[in-house]
Amino acid sequence: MSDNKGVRRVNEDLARERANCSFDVREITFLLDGGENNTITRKKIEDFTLTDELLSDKVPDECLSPKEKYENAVRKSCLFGKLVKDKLLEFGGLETFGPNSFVLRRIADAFFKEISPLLLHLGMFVPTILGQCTAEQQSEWLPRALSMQVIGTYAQTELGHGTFIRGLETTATYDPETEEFVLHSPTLSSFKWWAGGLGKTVNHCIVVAQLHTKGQCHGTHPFIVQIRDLETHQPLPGIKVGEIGPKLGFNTADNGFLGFDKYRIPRMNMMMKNAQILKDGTYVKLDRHGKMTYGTMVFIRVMVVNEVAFNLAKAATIAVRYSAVRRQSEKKPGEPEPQILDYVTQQHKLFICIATAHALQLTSDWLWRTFSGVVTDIKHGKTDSLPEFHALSSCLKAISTSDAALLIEQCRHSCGGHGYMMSSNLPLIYSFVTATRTYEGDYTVLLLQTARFLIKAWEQAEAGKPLTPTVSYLTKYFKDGRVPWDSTSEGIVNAAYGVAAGKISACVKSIRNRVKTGLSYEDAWDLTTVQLVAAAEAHCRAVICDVYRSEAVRLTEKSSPNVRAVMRQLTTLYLHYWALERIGDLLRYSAVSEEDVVALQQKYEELLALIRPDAVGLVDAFDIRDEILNSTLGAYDGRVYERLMEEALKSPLNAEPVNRSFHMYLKPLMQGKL
Ligand SMILES: CCCCCCCC/C=C\CCCCCCCCCCCC(=O)SCCNC(=O)CCNC(=O)[C@H](O)C(C)(C)COP(=O)(O)OP(=O)(O)OC[C@H]1O[C@@H](n2cnc3c(N)ncnc32)[C@H](O)[C@@H]1OP(=O)(O)O
Ligand SMILES: Cc1cc2nc3c(=O)[nH]c(=O)nc-3n(C[C@H](O)[C@H](O)[C@H](O)COP(=O)(O)OP(=O)(O)OC[C@H]3O[C@@H](n4cnc5c(N)ncnc54)[C@H](O)[C@@H]3O)c2cc1C
Repeated sequence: MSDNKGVRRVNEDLARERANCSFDVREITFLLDGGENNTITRKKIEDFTLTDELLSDKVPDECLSPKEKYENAVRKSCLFGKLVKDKLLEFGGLETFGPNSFVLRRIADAFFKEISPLLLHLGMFVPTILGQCTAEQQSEWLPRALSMQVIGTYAQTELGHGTFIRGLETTATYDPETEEFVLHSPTLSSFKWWAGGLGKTVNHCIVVAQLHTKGQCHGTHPFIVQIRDLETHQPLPGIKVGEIGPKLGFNTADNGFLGFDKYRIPRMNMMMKNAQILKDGTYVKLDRHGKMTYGTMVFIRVMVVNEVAFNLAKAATIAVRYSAVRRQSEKKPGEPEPQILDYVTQQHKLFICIATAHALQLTSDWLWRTFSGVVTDIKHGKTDSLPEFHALSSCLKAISTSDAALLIEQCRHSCGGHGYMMSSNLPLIYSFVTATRTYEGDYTVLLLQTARFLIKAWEQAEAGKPLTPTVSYLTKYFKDGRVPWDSTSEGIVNAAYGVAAGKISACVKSIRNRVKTGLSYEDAWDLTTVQLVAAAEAHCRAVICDVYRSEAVRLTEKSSPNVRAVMRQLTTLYLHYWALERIGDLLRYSAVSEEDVVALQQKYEELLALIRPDAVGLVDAFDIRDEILNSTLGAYDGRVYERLMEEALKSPLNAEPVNRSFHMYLKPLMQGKL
């Protein structure tokens, strides 16, 4: 596949797809990056970071032992860390961690096929210092953390409790005599478990523990704790720390366990922005809302929506490019084998992945802007927007991670056997994303948090009180009766809100009926939780449909007609896909008729055909470099079979023609001598 100048040519099918694309790919890239200037900056950063020859591994990571994998990940993390420190700060100092942090996150994928042991340091340790420390504490810890002298993680979850934070058992008891906290792990189940980087990498961590002072427990609070010697890296006396062992993914993250035996830390190591302990042990609560110490979790939930959107874009890029290169079977006897992308079922599997990647990215951008508003409010002492934002970020985190994981797995299915190869990168993308459904708040648990808010909002609507923006639709759909059906995009979004309102109303009725039978409110709630999760899902789906539709219209106002057309096709496809997926709900809560359902299906299939010629252009527009995709199936040039063979030949088993196990076991077995 090289021409006579040694330049590798692009696979002919992919080249033809690109030539036939109806729009200028760069235009959509600019939209997704938030403007041409952002694309230029991103590309500049990518250009000077991704040329490093240290990026390429002679032996694929997945062929290394767990220890070698970890060591390689530390090596690359240090290179990456140095790069960030030395070069990227030139792009705007600390700002690099603001506007360009998504770029940092993107290029990190070229360094780590799995995950960096330092992810939690930059992803949670630093943000928690920013969010939970006083200005004085920040000036002490932040420079040391950003210069990587102090390397940290976030240790909240314990063996016995992850979800129920109030049930954590680690204690931090204040001793006014020495002005220290005594950290202790009273039981096996109180051992910290899971924190990324804790096993072998970090020297500090944020520990969430029950604060005791003057004989009283004041609930969970965060503390900065040094756990290893800065010179020798040995665990300090009173610290028991180690790695938790192999997992489905995250295998280079050295997730760890940690226990304390009456371990002492200075008073000022309590993160004191939201609560303080005075020298004499007096507890001073500064958090009027009560849940401000959960702030880092809320921040990460916001970040995760973007994280999974990007990972879904990677999987879709791999699967769509591969589907344009791969030919299989025949549609009519004797005809040449078609590209598998020409099978309508393949389009059904894949185009929803492209549309969902757009939907989640636009929703994530919107969520980020909303979050920035909430942060500004909090800075001015206003916390009224927190309950709504907690409900919103909880459900968006739950639904985006769940949708992305399912669709990434669908991308793997769509690549047949080769999708199962580690070198396709689809298994690693999946194992990374499926964890997001659990960490930072389990799917069901977070949807139930949203449901709590929705039920309260319903009660407020009943009482004629004003509602906050994301639930204001409840006023409109408050009266019983089916939502009128209208098959336009706006009509489908309205129907989605109607379904959510109908489900919330049904939950309220169920709970009330159960209470009438003599059950406590808690028991009635518990018995209704299956419906409550479904109601929160419906609410979240309506929000995503609404935001995606309106943001896509807004963003493409000045676009060329062809870009506007294809973006419109994708949003319409997304809305039709979900209308058809939830057709039972629409039949129950809206006035949709059987003929309307037939029309929805027909329109959906027409959209698949319309999008087909632009599919490769659409994934090219994600503009994800080969170094970041890390995939034999998804590279820009489409040299799928060559890359699969090149990677197979790197397997250590191929380094010698005969493996010693032949002489040790097979031969004796064959000769009856075993
Ligand atoms: C070197 C190279 C690296 C390269 C990187 C480059 C750049 C990096 C930058 C960014 C990358 C980001 C990517 C991120 C990846 C990070 C990986 C993370 C790994 C995972 C980490 C973790 O998992 S940490 C542990 C997380 N744990 C959880 O999430 C636990 C979940 N549980 C809870 O949140 C809570 O327990 C609960 C909400 C479920 C219940 O809490 P609680 O019992 O206290 O409350 P109640 O149910 O009684 O409710 C009372 C009341 O409070 C309200 N409320 C609850 N939570 C909040 C909140 N957070 N905010 C506001 N309000 C809240 C609740 O609604 C109730 O209100 P009512 O009015 O009473 O109804
Ligand atoms: C890859 C990975 C990395 C992680 N990294 C970190 C880290 O760096 N730091 C850290 O502190 N933690 C970390 N965690 C831990 C993570 O935050 C928790 O695992 C997560 O919050 C879920 O809690 P749990 O494990 O206690 O699950 P559980 O709460 O035990 O959940 C088990 C099941 O019970 C259900 N359930 C629980 N409570 C309820 C309820 N009230 N109502 C209905 N159903 C319920 C859940 O839905 C789930 O089906 C990590 C986890 C993973 C997988």
